[in-house]
Amino acid sequence: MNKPVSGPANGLGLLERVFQLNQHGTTVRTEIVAGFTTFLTMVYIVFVNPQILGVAGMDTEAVFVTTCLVAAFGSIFMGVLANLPVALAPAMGLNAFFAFVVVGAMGHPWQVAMGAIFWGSVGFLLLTLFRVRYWMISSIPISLRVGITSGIGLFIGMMGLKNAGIIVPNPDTLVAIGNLTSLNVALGVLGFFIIAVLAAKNIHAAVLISIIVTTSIGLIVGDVTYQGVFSAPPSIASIVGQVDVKGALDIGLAGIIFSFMLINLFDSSGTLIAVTDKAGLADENGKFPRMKQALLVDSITSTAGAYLGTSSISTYIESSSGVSVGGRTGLTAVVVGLLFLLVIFLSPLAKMVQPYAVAGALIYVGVLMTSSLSRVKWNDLTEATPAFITAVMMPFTFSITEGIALGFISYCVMKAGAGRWREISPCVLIVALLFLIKIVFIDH
Ligand SMILES: Nc1ncnc2[nH]cnc12
Repeated sequence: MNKPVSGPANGLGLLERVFQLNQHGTTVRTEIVAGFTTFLTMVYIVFVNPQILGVAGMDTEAVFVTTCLVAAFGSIFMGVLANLPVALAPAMGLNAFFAFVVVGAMGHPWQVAMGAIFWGSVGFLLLTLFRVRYWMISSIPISLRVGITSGIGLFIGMMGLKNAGIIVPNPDTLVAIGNLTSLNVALGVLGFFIIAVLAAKNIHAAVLISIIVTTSIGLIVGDVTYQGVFSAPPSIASIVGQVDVKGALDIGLAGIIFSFMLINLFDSSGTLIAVTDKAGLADENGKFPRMKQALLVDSITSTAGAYLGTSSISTYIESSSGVSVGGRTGLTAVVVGLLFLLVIFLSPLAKMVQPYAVAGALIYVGVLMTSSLSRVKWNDLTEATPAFITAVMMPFTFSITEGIALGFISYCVMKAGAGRWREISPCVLIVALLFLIKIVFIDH
């Protein structure tokens, strides 16, 4: 009979059984290094998210804690249930949509806007449970999918430019260039270029380094007050369970709920396919092992996140940095999750981060998301026109929902007008008609 293995070897045996490290050609050490790498690439979100949700009137200290908690919970859940090296956290783009548009521009209380996220996440969960999610993704054309991602990128970029004061309102021209020599603007510009240059040199912690540098300069010039490093986690009572589920069940919010659902669907699915592909786990159709579990983790975490008081959760494209250093299993995601739990004790650091330090990250995420426009068939106007309209109408109307609506409608107009109506899938036609009804009968 085999002798039981003792001490640490037993622990290694457990890790091997849960994550099948050998079968994936990886080791505990490689997975830990990969976990640290992904964590360093995405930890900026704990500093950026409170700033963005703070604009919606939420308690930034509480948002800091819930951001850490959902990132930890989602990543560990993904690692254990789906055994994939993919981490989760509140999505950039959806957080900006929530704070700047639904609360800021449309004037809904943040609790109601959180209710819209809740219903969007429930819809996302139902699409996953009833297996409609894969069908929807495959029936929506690439021009619209890419148009949505790029439009959100342009929208986030515009928020970054505005928050840093790089662009300012102008009554004659709508927008104009700001005062580039003021300290805040200069720090915003510096922050962006630190990220872009470091990322171009493949330095994973580029965003974190930029936030540290700009905040340190703020401290030196007396613009930021030192708050300490460690503290007990602040209370989250002011935001947990505050979601107004009933208040969001309003026909006027239907387009917003649908937008949250659709964006979350594309965002998470696109990221999962990209990261598993990079890890060599996906086939040529983008299918990867334990896809159902991964999609479930993703949608359950989003729903739980709304209850906890944070904007929609998504799988993070930054997970590909851990994959690039060898992460292949869920152990990588578990390491990321455990590190997010430790960050909860660093809340004083988050308090020192200024909007100009965050602006660079916003503009940089804009660059990354907008780059997907290269996948549009620009020489086919029935594809290029809806992609362009979807993308540019988001910043120009200050509404991600209008961008999606006008994109779907213009796709049908272009295909039908060019006599290629057979290319319009039932899914696109239904969504376009629903948006048309919304524009004609609900909005006015
Ligand atoms: N919306 C998003 N989707 C994928 N990865 C992200 N990283 C930050 N925001 C993201």
